[in-house]
This record gives sequence, structure tokens and C-alpha cells, in this order.
Amino acid sequence: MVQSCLLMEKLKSAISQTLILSISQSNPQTLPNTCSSLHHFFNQLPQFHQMIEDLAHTNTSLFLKNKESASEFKLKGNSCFSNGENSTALRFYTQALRVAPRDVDVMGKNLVATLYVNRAAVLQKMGLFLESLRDCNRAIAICRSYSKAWYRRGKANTSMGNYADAVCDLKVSLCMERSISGKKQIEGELKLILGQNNREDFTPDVIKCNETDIHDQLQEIQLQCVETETKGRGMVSLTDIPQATLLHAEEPYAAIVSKNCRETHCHFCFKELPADIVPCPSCSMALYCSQLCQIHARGQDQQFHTNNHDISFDLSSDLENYVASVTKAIFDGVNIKQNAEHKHECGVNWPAALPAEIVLAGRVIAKSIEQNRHLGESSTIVNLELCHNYLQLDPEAKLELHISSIVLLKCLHHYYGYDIPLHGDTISQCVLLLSQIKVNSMAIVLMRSADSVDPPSSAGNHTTSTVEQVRVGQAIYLAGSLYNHSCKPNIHTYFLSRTLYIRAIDFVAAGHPLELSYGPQVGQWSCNQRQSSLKEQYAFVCSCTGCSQLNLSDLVINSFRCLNRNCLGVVLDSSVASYEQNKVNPFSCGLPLQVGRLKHDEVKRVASFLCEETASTHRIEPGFCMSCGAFRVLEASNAAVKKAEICIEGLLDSGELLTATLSNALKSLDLLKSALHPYNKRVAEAEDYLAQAFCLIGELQRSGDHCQASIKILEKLYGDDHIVIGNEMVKLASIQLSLGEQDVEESRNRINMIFSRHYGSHVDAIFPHHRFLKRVV
Ligand SMILES: C[S@@+](CC[C@H](N)C(=O)[O-])C[C@H]1O[C@@H](n2cnc3c(N)ncnc32)[C@H](O)[C@@H]1O
Repeated sequence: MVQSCLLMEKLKSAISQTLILSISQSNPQTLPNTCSSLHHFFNQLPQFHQMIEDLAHTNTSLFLKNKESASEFKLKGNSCFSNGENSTALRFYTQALRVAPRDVDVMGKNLVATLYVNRAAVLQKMGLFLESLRDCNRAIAICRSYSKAWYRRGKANTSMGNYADAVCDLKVSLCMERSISGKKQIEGELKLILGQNNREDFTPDVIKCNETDIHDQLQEIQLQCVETETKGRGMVSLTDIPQATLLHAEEPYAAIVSKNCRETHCHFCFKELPADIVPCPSCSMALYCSQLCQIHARGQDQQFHTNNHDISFDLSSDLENYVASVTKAIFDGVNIKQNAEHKHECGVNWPAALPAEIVLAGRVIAKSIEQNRHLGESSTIVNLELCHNYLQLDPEAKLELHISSIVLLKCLHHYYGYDIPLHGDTISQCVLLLSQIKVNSMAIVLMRSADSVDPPSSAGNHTTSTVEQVRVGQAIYLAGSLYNHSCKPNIHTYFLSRTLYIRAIDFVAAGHPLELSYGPQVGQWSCNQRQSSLKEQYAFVCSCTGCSQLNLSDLVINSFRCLNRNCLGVVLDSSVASYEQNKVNPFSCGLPLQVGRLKHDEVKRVASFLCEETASTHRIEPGFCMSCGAFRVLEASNAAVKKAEICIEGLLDSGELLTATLSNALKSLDLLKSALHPYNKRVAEAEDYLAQAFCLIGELQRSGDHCQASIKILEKLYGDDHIVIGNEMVKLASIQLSLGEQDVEESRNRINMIFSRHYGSHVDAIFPHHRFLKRVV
């Protein structure tokens, strides 16, 4: 497979130094010239044309359908099915469906329909009845007169207790079945149901919809986009906003699944793929969780309905109505007007070979072309009117954006022809679009339950429930992009499928900026770590309150302990000290220290002390205790801390937990506590390791104690009601639940309070696996 980084390197090495220099000095005004020069240069380069051929031509695609491979996978699936190897059979049938061309008939039956019916049989065997039923529906959607599909549907409905539907399905199947043996089998099945239920007069159920629709009231809040002093545009509210108010919900302008989730998550809605995966009908790359998502992404597929001019059967009017209601339900919701975002990428190599943000830019451009076509307007590259960071980019990044833009537009040109004019202006617009995407695209993060269950032991089975965040996609939200970042955010973002939600986590007074976190937060990292991360990822210097005003977390998160046993003062190392010094120096950051607004007593004490001292010679000096001035040699402490951490982190790597390893880890924890400040995050992490280790060997009481110790430190760093505390409380509650402790009630209340504040009524939809949120012990 053509790899994007290799391609980029090859192209880069061919470019002259003069051109590289002018690209490195380019700015938005000179971009059309540099883009045009590079395009001109590439046009004369045979390897460039070869590369585009590999990326954009369907005849070189690795994602084409292939009848032979599909038949091979089908045979393998059949053989595994007969041997009772159900999960392997399921895998082979799904692989077969991925590569099966949609319009191929084998032995008079559509291959895809046959594969769906075969897979339905495996799913039925595996006890996945709803999945089995859905596969039958897919087969019926392709071929309405497919007797076996109705028969399997009848079996699935029987297993689910939908006897009325099952009887109808089997009767339809019976009418359509030609073979005597087949008819006998269906009659047998019918007799069984009717006999078991002792009645003839079932009325069919209404087709059940399995999509749940979750609504939380979007509040009537007047939000306004305003110019800020240091952060460009930003959002404020014109009225006060109570805590936990839902203030924003938005669908993405364009979105793409993460590369590492391509095989595990739906390429449209980003939910985890079920057992009955629906592949794209035209290529073997894209996978969906349902036919609806597939149609959303690929568009309405006319050919899929052509088999529906089936032979008519002599069905009673009741059964005719039933067939009509089933097929109608299958196609319900299929009239989708939105842009099919996968259409232009289907069956070629570039969407898999190029980095996700470039493919995302391709989706943005494709959407604008489709919209322009619809309006009868000529195409230009869309201007999303979002901010970009082109001027701040380093020369290497500017060169890469130039190359990527030319490659992307060339690939799109293969699909859209002259709707994508290729010249300096359009390429430069694409460069700016890519730099907008760099600054404004959001990672779509969904929650997954990560319950770790230890193997059965004499101590029994023990679980700790944890919340794992999975970065499933990347998207552009036009209005969501107007919110600035704060390392101490007052609004919280989360996703349900592809929809972005924003909720106030604190009371926000009218006119006060509404700021979310782009990732880094106070409590997670020290100020310098946050600043470098934001600089590297988004190319801006953060000027939020967390980075410009003293806070306890930043002072203690990486700090050492004072050598005087009774002093709880903070000793900073040089990397942290300089940042904190900046915060208290009103001349260096322009923001005077406001001691009165500081929340914690500890930090107030330190801050008042510093304010008194700033006029004299005292500064925040690395190695000196900020309370009593005692000096500590940090190099030696650092080395001892690292050694202790290696011992603790190794705990969970060793296959078997030995008493000796645990006792060494406990000694290392003591060592950490004697060197590091009690609120240092590394102590919290060490406590957490020990909590997991004790849980694994079934010593739940000790596990709970270490878990609590870790939470106590995290409360100092993040604040009591932070979502991180909620997630940690889930772990603690799972231990308390196993211990049968009364305290679980208190933990549950706290979890509920924190989660409701962050997710409102969406909590159940986001954490369906969390039994702690329910009142069932
Ligand atoms: C997603 S945009 C937010 C909207 C943007 N301010 C605008 O005018 O369109 C991100 C950009 O806003 C600015 N920004 C956001 N948060 C900031 C902060 N805490 N400090 C400084 N600049 C910030 C940076 O220029 C960053 O690249």
C-alpha cells in the first residue's frame, strides 16, 4: 500500500532549495505564487504523475470488490459453520460481504443477499437474534422473493418471542419456496410455533425501531461571538447561565473516522461496530453499523432496489400487506438529503493512504462542490471563515501543506473533473483550509467501558470499572470552532455519535467568556507542559486564567517536599519555577496577582507571601521551599523518585503478583512520599497502581484505601467536582460494591452529581454500562 509519509518524502527530496526557501517564507498573500510554482514543478515530474495514478485511479485500487475472493470467503464461512466454529464463520462471511460485488448472481441468487442470509444463520446460532433479523432484512431489501431470507427472519423472530411476525415470515417463505423439502421444513417450523402457542390468530407486531432518540432540552440562551483582547473571536452569553445548562448542539460540517478505529467503529456514526457489520456496497474499505449509516455516507443506491421487481407470488392480501409493511420499514429513513461524504473516496487508495486531516479537507471540499452544483454555481474551494495558523507554522509544515494540497486536489480532480480547477489560487485556498483544519478540527471522543476482570482465583473475581475514552474520529464543527480554550474551562464538550454537545459546568455570569478545553487542563499537567502542548498542536500561546494566575495545582503538581518534616511548603524544579515566577510578576505577564480570588487556603498563603516578597529580592527559586526557604538537592531526589516509580509501574507488567514485589512497591511508595510533595500527581498515580494491584490479588480493602488516597490528591489538583474525580469515583464504587460497603451509596451520589453536571440527561446514553449510576446494587 502506498504510504503517505514515504510519498511525501519522495516528492520533497525532488524539490529545489530555492523553491523550498520561498515556500518557507510564504504568507497568505504570497501563497498563490508558491503554490503555482510547486504545482508547475510537480507537473513535470514523472514520479508525481505515477503517484497520483496509484492514489486516485480505480484500476490500481486495493479496495475493489472481487467476486472470486468473496466466493472463497463464503466457502470458508460455510465450512466453519458446518463445523460449529461460529465466530470464525461470522468473520469469513463478513469478509466475503466486504468484497462481494453487489450485482453478481451465483446459482440464480444475488451473492450479497445469500451472504446476508448465511450470516444471519450464524448470528442466530450465536444467540444474536436482532443482528440476525437485520441481516435477513438486508437480504430481503435486495431480493424480496428470497424464501430463505423470510425463513431465517421467521426463526429470528421466534427466538425473540415475536410469534406473530414469525408466523407471517414463515407463511411468506412457504409461498415463495419451490422445493418440496424446503416447504416441509417451513411447515414443520410453523407447526411448532402454532402448536406451542396454541393459536392461529396472531396479529403482526409493528416493526420495531431499534434506534433510540435522545433529547436533552437545548436551553434558550442568547450566545454571542465577540472580539477578545488576546484570543481573537470568542463566545459569551448575553444572560447568566446556570450550572449544567445545555447550551450548544451541532452536527459536523465534515467528519472522518480515526485510522485506528477503521475496523472497529462505524465510518459514519462512529459507534462500535456490531456483529452484523454493513460494508460499503462499492468498496471494501468503509464499514457501517447499519444500512442507514451506510446510505448516509454513500448515498442512495438505486441498484440495490433493482431486484425488487421480483416474481409475484400468490400471497393472501394479509400477507401482501405484511410484506409491504416489512419492506417499507426496511427502507424507512432512507430518503437522505445530506451530502454523501464517502462517495468521492469510494474505491480508490488515497483516503487510506493520506493522513486523516487531509482526507477530512477532501470531505469539506467535496461538500462545497456538491452544494455549489446543487445551486448551479461554479466551484471554488470553500472558505470556512475560521481562523488559521499559517504564519506561525515552521518551514517544514508549510512545505508539507503545499505538497498535501496539490496531491489532494489532484486526487479530487479525478473524481470531479473540472469542478476542481487546479491553479495557484485554488491550491493556496486548499493550503489555508488545511491550516484551518489544523487549528479548528475536534477529536470526537466516545466512552467505552473498560471493566478489568481478573482471572478466577481463590480470592474470587474482582472488577474495577473504569471509563476509557476512545478517539473515534475527527470533525469540523463550524459554530463549535468559535469557542476559545481555557485550561480551567467553564463549559464541557462531549459527543453522542457525531453530535457535539456543550454544557456549562459552572454558573457563568452574563458577558463572561465561555471557554472549553482543547485538551490540556489544570490538574492534568503543569503550566509549562500545557503551554508546550498547545503551542505544538495549535500554535498559540495560551493566555487563559489557569496559565496567567497562580493556582494551587500548578504549584504542587510536580513539586518536591520541603526537607523540614513539619513544613508542607512547596519546592519547585527549574522548569516549573520560571513559569510560576512569571505569573506573580505583574510586569512580565501584565496580569496582577489577585490573592483574594484564589480558592484554596494553601495557595492563598503562598501567594500572600510572594506578594509581600516581590518588591524585595525574593523570587520563586528552584530547590528552595516556598514557605520556609529550606534548600533541597533536586538531582538526587529526582533519581530516587524515578527508581521508585519504575518499581511501582512494573507491578502490573509481571504476569503473577508476588508478595515480595508488592512489598517492594509499598516501600517505593513510602520513598516517593518522602521526596515528593503530598499533592504531587506522581504520588496519586503510584497510589492508583497499588489500588489496581491489590484488586488483582483480591485484597479489596487495601485496594480501596489506595484508590481513596489517589482520589484525595486528585481533588487537590483538579477540584472536587471535576469529571476526572467522577471517573475515579467509578473505580472506587466498583471496589466498594464488591466489598458490600455502605459507602457505595455516598460514592454513587457523588458520581451522579458530577456526571449530571457534565452530561445532564445524556448520562445514561454515554455510560450505559455504568451500574453505579442506577439505584441497583
Ligand atoms: C478554534 S479557534 C477559536 C476561535 C478563534 N479565537 C477565532 O477567532 O476564530 C482557536 C484559536 O483561538 C485562539 N485561542 C483560543 N484559545 C486561546 C487561549 N487560551 N489563548 C490564546 N489564544 C487562544 C488561538 O489563536 C487558536 O488558534
